[in-house]
Amino acid sequence: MLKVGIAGASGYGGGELLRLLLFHPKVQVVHVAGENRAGELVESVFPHLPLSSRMEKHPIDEPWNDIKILFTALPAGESGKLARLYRDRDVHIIDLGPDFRFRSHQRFSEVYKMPHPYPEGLSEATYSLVEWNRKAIKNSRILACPGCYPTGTLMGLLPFVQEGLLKKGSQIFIDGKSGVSGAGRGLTLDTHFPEIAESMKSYKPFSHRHGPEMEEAIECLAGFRVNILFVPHLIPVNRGLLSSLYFTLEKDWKEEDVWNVMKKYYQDETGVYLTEKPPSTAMVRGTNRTAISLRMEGSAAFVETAIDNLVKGAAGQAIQSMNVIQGWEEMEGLPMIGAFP
Ligand SMILES: NC(=O)C1=CN([C@@H]2O[C@H](COP(=O)(O)OP(=O)(O)OC[C@H]3O[C@@H](n4cnc5c(N)ncnc54)[C@H](OP(=O)(O)O)[C@@H]3O)[C@@H](O)[C@H]2O)C=CC1
Ligand SMILES: CC(=O)N[C@@H](CCC(=O)OP(=O)(O)O)C(=O)O
Repeated sequence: MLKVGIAGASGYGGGELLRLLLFHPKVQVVHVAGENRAGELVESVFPHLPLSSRMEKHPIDEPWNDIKILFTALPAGESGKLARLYRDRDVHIIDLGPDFRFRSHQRFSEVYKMPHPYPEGLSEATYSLVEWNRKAIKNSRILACPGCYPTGTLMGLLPFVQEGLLKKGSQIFIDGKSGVSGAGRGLTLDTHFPEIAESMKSYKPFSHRHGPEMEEAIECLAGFRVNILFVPHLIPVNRGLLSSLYFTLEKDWKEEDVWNVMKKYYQDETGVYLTEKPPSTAMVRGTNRTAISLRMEGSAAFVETAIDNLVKGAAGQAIQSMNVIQGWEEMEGLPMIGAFP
């Protein structure tokens, strides 16, 4: 069994990772750590996880010696500190947070308004959107799982970028809609039940940190510069993320031909569900799948994707990355069929 540890296991991302890893046939979770909740029983931190062990403290000074993979699900700037601690060890770091998603520490600092915690580590890191970056993932020590909004967007957009179909210089409008668990477990007024139930709203239009992340990822993965205009929304569901992408192609296309482009990239991907029906968060809830649909009108494209922000958008993608590193079946231990209603 492969021994792994989870830092940030008391949060939504880390908690989902723990739940999924408990089902993984080849993995043993030997360390589960929190910050303020260190010392508490796991079953009191998570009512759905009946484990009588206690949350540990994060290994800030002394690395855990018995693991081969450290998963980090921490606020920006914290994972880098742990990655630094493990710099001379034969241990992979799989980060659900943003510390290693940009190629340069300057860009990270501009976007996150803080110094990078471990700039030297960036040269060992790979952006871990698995369907698009398997080869590089296999040879990297640090894996940066994409943000949940970038995952939904990139899965829908990259086939068009890669095929060179986008109208040069055109703008790409991304309308992202996230369930409230995307904001983490910390208490805030904006995510308080009476504030969010039966209501929807946008936030940070054109200024959310995932806009630059999407642009840089497209440049890295497909070699093109694009102009993303991203507007996120909070919607009153616990989990789920719907991304609606609007953009213009270089010429008019028949819808059938564009479907063929999608199939070229995705028909052999077990994690991608190409659907003529509009994707919904219910289609993918609890699974590591990405549902994708499209509509064309002349040169105008409307592409829509749905993911579970905590699975394909976070913990599931981290496990998929681990499976690639280990040379295991890519979806080993990952749920592909969800619960409904
Ligand atoms: N939620 C989501 O859908 C997604 C989240 N992510 C990213 O994953 C990471 C974790 O997010 P999420 O699980 O939602 O967040 P949560 O707020 O739910 O959990 C944060 C975790 O980090 C710990 N923590 C908080 N502050 C510190 C600190 N100063 N030092 C060390 N540990 C700390 C918390 O411990 P304790 O509670 O014990 O204090 C908790 O375990 C973030 O970077 C987030 O952006 C990425 C994709 C999707
Ligand atoms: C609904 C909601 O608040 N979502 C979060 C994004 C979650 C995520 O993926 O953020 P990271 O890039 O930090 O990993 C937000 O908008 O800040």
